[in-house]
Amino acid sequence: MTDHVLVERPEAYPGVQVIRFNRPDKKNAITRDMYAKMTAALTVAGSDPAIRATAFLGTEGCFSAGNDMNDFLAFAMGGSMGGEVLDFLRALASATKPVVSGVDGLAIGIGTTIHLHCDLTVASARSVFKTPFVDLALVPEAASSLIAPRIMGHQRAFALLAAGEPLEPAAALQAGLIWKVVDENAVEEETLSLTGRLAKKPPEALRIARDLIRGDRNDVLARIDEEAEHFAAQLKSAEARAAFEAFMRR
Ligand SMILES: C/C=C/C(=O)SCCNC(=O)CCNC(=O)[C@H](O)C(C)(C)COP(=O)(O)OP(=O)(O)OC[C@H]1O[C@@H](n2cnc3c(N)ncnc32)[C@H](O)[C@@H]1OP(=O)(O)O
Repeated sequence: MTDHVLVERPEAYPGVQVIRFNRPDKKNAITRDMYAKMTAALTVAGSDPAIRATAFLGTEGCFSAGNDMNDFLAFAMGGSMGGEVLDFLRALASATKPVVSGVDGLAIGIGTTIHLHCDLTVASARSVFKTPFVDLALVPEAASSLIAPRIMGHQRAFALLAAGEPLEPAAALQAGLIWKVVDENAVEEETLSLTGRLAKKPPEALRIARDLIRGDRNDVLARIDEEAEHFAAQLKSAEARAAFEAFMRR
């Protein structure tokens, strides 16, 4: 496993597990190894009573540029995509403890859709949320095609997920994708203190409250699988391969 994802338990925030993207030279693009490490961390969080809440963070100016394009291209060329992405999405959607995220800067593809599974997201004013799925000849993932229209309505979900329109923080706030906009220097502190406050709450009451608010997850898990079938088929398409090659050549 690489250190492109760091899993930390900051002493100053008891009960908090931090999953931090740490591949800034590649805009925190997510590789199969990174997904696997995040899945492992979420699994530990589910079973370790010492972890009461998890926070996702990126690096300065970049949350994540989404899935690694080299992995997409390798799959398009006949390689194996592996189950790491799906395992991660299922683990995230099944998390039983609060998940918080802090965004400063770019949040592309899964770097945006991940927040649909977070309970609270803090973002800096210079953040931008964008999912260029269709431009890459791909389709929405992470059950975003189900959750986004529910929280923001058809038109905003379509603009984000199908038209690939960027969503600025103020619009993301209004759309219900994020909870709070803060100064870029305050993202980390705000995210950790928020997660730390959740970690101090009575865990069973918080679990029940969260379950009630999130509702039944079976439809979310089923939509993750349904999207994944289309996604895998599109990944093999000539139009997707052309889009990945264009990114590599740019
Ligand atoms: C299941 C999940 C699905 C999805 O997540 S779909 C979404 C997939 N992601 C994308 O389509 C984003 C692709 N990246 C970009 O469009 C751009 O990048 C950015 C807008 C994110 C940033 O642009 P700029 O600020 O000009 O930086 P730069 O020079 O393009 O990138 C710096 C280095 O980062 C690498 N990189 C950026 N994104 C990815 C990626 N997604 N996969 C692999 N590498 C990436 C580049 O290649 C380059 O690297 P080098 O310096 O060696 O040339």
